[in-house]
Amino acid sequence: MTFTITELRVTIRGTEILRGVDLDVQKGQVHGVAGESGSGKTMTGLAVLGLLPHGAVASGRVELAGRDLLGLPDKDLGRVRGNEIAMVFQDPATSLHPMLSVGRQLTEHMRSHLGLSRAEARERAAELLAKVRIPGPAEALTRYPHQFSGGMRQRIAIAVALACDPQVLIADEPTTALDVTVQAGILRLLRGLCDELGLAIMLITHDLGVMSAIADEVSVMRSGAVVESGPRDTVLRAPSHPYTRSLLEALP
Ligand SMILES: Nc1ncnc2c1ncn2[C@@H]1O[C@H](COP(=O)(O)OP(=O)(O)OP(=O)(O)O)[C@@H](O)[C@H]1O
Repeated sequence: MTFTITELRVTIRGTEILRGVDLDVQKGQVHGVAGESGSGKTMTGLAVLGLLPHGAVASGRVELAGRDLLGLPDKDLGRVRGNEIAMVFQDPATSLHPMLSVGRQLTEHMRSHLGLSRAEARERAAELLAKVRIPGPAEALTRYPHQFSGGMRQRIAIAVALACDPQVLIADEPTTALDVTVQAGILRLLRGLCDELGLAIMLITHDLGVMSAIADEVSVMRSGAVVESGPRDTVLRAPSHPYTRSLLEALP
């Protein structure tokens, strides 16, 4: 399975935000997308999911398992989103509802998408929490997001994203809001899930340190396009584009 973005263009009210993005994410690999603020990393992720801001127009191809997602009717895209492609955001509050128990958030998703009974969904929810290393998973199901630390909340958001067994996970700055001590654990978790489940992970981050820790492939974006792409060590150790070099030189 390959997840391929070809010539993705996005225009918002006459301004071209993405100017032909090309990206290939392989199963079992973490593909890091780097680039300074405003380069279009987040817009690329949102375009894939059909979650662009009002008034945005997208063209190009976003291909998963032989289908072009950009061409799908809203109803079918809704099914792809959550089922085949899931997203994790910088702030877990974006994906978690504050008023619903962790168990409810995990199981509702699964019950509607996978058609499981209440008991089956509950069992799978506890398994998912164990997979993302939440201590005491059965008890954790009865608790609410605010009862967990930021790092644990991000783990729960990852569990929610994985609930329907997606093939592709888009993680947009998943560790940026977390303490440095907690970041490494989340990155290790994502890497482990990628290997264990054969996920294709698109990891959006402005942090080249994060990139070098877990990415297999790296693409560097600038002003709405990918300027350089390749295996991590090649891009980070022997960059061919001057912009990548300047990003690396800017590292403390
Ligand atoms: N709702 C919107 N309407 C118009 N332009 C927008 C809108 N949202 C974002 N943009 C523009 O789209 C461009 C790309 O933004 P995007 O958020 O994808 O960048 P990014 O690389 O993810 O940066 P950051 O790391 O700051 O999130 C920016 O120039 C931004 O100003």
